[in-house]
Amino acid sequence: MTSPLNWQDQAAVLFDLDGVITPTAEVHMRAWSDMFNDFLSSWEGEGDTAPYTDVDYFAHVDGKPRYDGVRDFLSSRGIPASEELVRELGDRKNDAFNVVLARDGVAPYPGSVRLLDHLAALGARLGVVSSSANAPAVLEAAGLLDRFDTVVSGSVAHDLGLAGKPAPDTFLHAASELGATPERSVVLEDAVSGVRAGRAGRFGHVIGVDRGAGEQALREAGADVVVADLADLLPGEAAQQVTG
Ligand SMILES: O=P(O)(O)OC[C@H]1O[C@@H](O)[C@H](O)[C@@H](O)[C@@H]1O
Repeated sequence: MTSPLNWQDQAAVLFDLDGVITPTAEVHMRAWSDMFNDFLSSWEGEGDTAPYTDVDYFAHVDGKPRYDGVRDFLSSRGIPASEELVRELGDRKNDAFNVVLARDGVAPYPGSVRLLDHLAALGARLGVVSSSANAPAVLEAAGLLDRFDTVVSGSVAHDLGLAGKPAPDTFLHAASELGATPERSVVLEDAVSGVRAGRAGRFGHVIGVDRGAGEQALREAGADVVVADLADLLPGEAAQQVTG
């Protein structure tokens, strides 16, 4: 069945950040890869120390809060995930991420800015829901912080005690802050964990953005439709139709 996604009918539009609005998922991926491979090459304890690859990222780390990603990856290798080790590795990766952010800045995806412009013209209520504690800094660097009515970052979730993705809690909190029901809100996500969160929260539309996780994986996680770029969701564009 196919039905048009009518942006006017949506009470709130909730965007993941890294990989949806800005190409910073790639910066996260690189920082994780450098840190984990450095760690694995010197680890002498129990567990599988084969090199960390992007397959590990998409399966265990993508879209999750920082320390959850470390914990889930270490567990997948049978490496004892003590809280001390989890913190140490997560902090090392965060330092590497911030060096790149300060050095290179952030240019948002042009197609994402086009969709934000369109939604602003409609007066839509917009939110960012990111597992990253760096979300406000990334939005600021991209010049987009003032485009959103709410930003639920990893730090906000931590302070409020909200469970991270794939739990739906952060998306539900953002919707309620915008006075919107999940049924009349849209979630846009590039990570399997984020799509699962949108589906678990019973959001009206869960849109997958394929930046590497793969269309099939995003659909299996519960995406109604998968696009390659947010400009595909503009009126008149080919992929405007949302399959449900
Ligand atoms: O920047 P932080 O707080 O370490 O958050 C990390 C996570 O932030 C998410 O937004 C990314 O999708 C993840 O892949 C990343 O690992």
